Amino acid sequence: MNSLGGIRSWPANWRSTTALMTTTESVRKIPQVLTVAGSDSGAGAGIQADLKVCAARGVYCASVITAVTAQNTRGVQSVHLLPPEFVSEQLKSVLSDFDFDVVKTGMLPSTEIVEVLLQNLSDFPVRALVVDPVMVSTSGHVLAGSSILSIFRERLLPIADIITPNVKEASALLGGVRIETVSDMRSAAKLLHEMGPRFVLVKGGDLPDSSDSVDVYFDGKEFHELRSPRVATRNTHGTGCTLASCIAAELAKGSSMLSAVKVAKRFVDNALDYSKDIAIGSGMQGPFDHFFGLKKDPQSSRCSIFNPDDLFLYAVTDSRMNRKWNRSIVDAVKAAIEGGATIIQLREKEAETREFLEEAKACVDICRSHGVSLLINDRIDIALACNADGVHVGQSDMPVDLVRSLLGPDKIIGVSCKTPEQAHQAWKDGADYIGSGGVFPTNTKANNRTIGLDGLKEVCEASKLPVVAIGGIGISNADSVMQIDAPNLKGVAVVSALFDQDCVLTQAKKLHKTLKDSKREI
Ligand SMILES: Cc1ncc(COP(=O)(O)OP(=O)(O)O)c(N)n1
Ligand SMILES: Cc1ncsc1CCOP(=O)(O)O
Ligand SMILES: [Mg+2]
Repeated sequence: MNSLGGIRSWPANWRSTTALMTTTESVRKIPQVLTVAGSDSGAGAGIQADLKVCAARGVYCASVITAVTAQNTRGVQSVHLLPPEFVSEQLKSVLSDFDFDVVKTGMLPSTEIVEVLLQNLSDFPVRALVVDPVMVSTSGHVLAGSSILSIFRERLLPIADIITPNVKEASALLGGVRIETVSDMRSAAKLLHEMGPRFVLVKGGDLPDSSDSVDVYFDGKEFHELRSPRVATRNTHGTGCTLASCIAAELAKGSSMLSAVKVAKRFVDNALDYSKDIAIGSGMQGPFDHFFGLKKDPQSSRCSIFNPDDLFLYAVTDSRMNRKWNRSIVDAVKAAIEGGATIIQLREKEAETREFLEEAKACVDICRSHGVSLLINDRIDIALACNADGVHVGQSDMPVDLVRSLLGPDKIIGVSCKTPEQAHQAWKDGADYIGSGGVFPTNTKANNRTIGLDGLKEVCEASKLPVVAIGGIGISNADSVMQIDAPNLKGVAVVSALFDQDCVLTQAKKLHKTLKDSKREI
């Protein structure tokens, strides 16, 4: 297993051969997923959701249908199982023809259907298997009874690369154990891992009493709690299928498992947020729009791609430090991401344009494959040329409203602010977040006034935008920053604490842990 959590026979930087391969006849192949699941006539979940997710993520998806449901936003009216022999016919048909990177399973409603799936997977081995153990619909309809539990436990889970149960499904697979807290989810993930899957993701969306939606990921050694603010919407039908097929799509493109899971969680959060007000159907559980990424928010003409929680551990590179430690920007960025950086900024003050552009392009590729946004400091031209996710500018750089008009509505723009007035202006000009500091004295930026924790708090209180603190922050004082009691302070941005260090990976991991611990205390 590689340090990023690579799967089965995939090396750390495995990329789908089909994604990159060009034959002598210049035939372009694209990553391919096969979904084996049930049809949802309302098209919010099941096969229909899987097809939409893969299309939205740029991956081809074939479909083998196990059951047809009569279903709408009010619930499931009836279910018709396809004969196992016919499920097998479909499986043979596509598995013998296509070169699938990943198979994803959803509704497997009978033992016989699981049997034919297992037989076909043994006849036609695939690179990875994502198992979403669908048992009950969002509306409460049983889609696979308890009779399938033993074949799931004994034969399907052991060959899965990842399983993605919600708390009810995890409980059923574990014989009815109670799962009511995040700590229970961790214990459940561990027990499920003992059944054989390489990775386990227990989804906590149904957990009561939490303003965050928390999923627990376990790789056999380490736990990761993946948190995101709960989106208040009735349009949640199909979130489980969407998450699992997005994981499958990202794996097919060559992501490591943890990155695929993070991208998928963010995809679901963004889709929910974008679709929170749409009205399709008259029932309690509406579908959401998987193609939000192709559209603009009609009100602000902005696309909802920026997640303020990504400011949690903001890694800002520095060419001088990289030179000092004899590492390339690309290696520095990779290590920071592996250590837990949640957003990257390339701040290369002395780089030549041509060289910087090449390095920025390589960093864009790395960041995309890990689902981490990449911003460029000061240089709008470089950001445009490498198609970065956005830019960070200061008070003496290009004005934010002009940056917005050059970059368009979809890019992330951050702006440095030391005062409440600047924070107000940043919001008016269309920035997405504020970088505020220097909080503490620093040698990294010369002639930079220190505003202290009080100055930071003043900016946070005045700001309608999320804020990231910067300046002299490291493992020893990050906690004091996060404790200032400002809900819109989302994280810390650091340069020397990560990059003026012997091992970027170790420092990033330590700082990430410090931030996580301090968040728990708040
Ligand atoms: C996240 C973040 N916050 C603040 C800054 C500082 O930007 P600026 O004031 O433009 O100074 P330079 O970085 O350009 O020297 C930042 N880069 N990132
Ligand atoms: C770019 C910048 N803007 C305000 S302080 C600062 C430097 C932060 O560097 P460090 O994290 O090494 O103190
Ligand atoms: Mg600047």
